[in-house]
Amino acid sequence: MRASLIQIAVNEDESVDSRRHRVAALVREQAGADLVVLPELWTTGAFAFEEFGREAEPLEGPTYETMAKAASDAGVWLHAGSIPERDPQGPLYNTSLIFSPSGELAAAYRKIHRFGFDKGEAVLMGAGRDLVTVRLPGTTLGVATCYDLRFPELFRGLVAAGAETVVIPAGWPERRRAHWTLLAQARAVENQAFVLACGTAGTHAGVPQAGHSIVVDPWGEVLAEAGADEEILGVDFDPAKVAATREQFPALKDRVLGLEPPRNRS
Ligand SMILES: NC(=O)CCC(=O)C(=O)O
Repeated sequence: MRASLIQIAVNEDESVDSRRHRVAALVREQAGADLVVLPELWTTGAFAFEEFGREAEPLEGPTYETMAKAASDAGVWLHAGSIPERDPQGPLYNTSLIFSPSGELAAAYRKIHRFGFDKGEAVLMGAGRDLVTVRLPGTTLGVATCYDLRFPELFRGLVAAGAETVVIPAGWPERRRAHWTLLAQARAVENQAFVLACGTAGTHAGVPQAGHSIVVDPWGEVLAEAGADEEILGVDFDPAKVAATREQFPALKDRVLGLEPPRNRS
């Protein structure tokens, strides 16, 4: 299977509309890949909190339209990263869009863990509640977004739902790049799954982005890693390696669920 991770530079000197069209052209250039992945909130930047409300779109808004067409023009599965989604009945959500090669929406995922503690995304956006998997020929994708990477139980839920390849669009800052790489490898090893993690480059809202999109195999080996700048990271991987790894080293079968809480003896 061939994947292209498009590590977009999100800088303030480019308008959202021109970035949208530039990225669509990059997606079209990936014809021949099976799967193309874009980062989190690449229209605004994940830290451009003031832009969320201004640039929020309905689910089937301009990014949806442009990316659906780009996916069908290229004939690829497209994880189009996430958009600030305006739900007419509710709050904003950080919503990922996944399109089939015919340009149909295969799934939408509203980010479950919002970043920022008591500010930014955590207060400006609502939290998703639903795990999302998508069946592709050859592998089942599990979907997570950026800060979700820090919550292993979400990934265990995806594995229980059949995920073999986890796709993680992100807008991860340079300041915590070491966590990004470490956590991507940890999620791959503990879940014996491929991890395709696509970040942004550039600087927006004064936050330099880490870049360093990364693809890790189910044994924890890094198959490909980008640098800090805008880059298209191409990788070939064999989805059959997930079943082989899980069979040869069946640690997932030894999970013990529903443990008792500690009992105080005092
Ligand atoms: N956009 C994000 O979710 C940022 C996450 C982050 O910076 C971190 O977990 O560290």
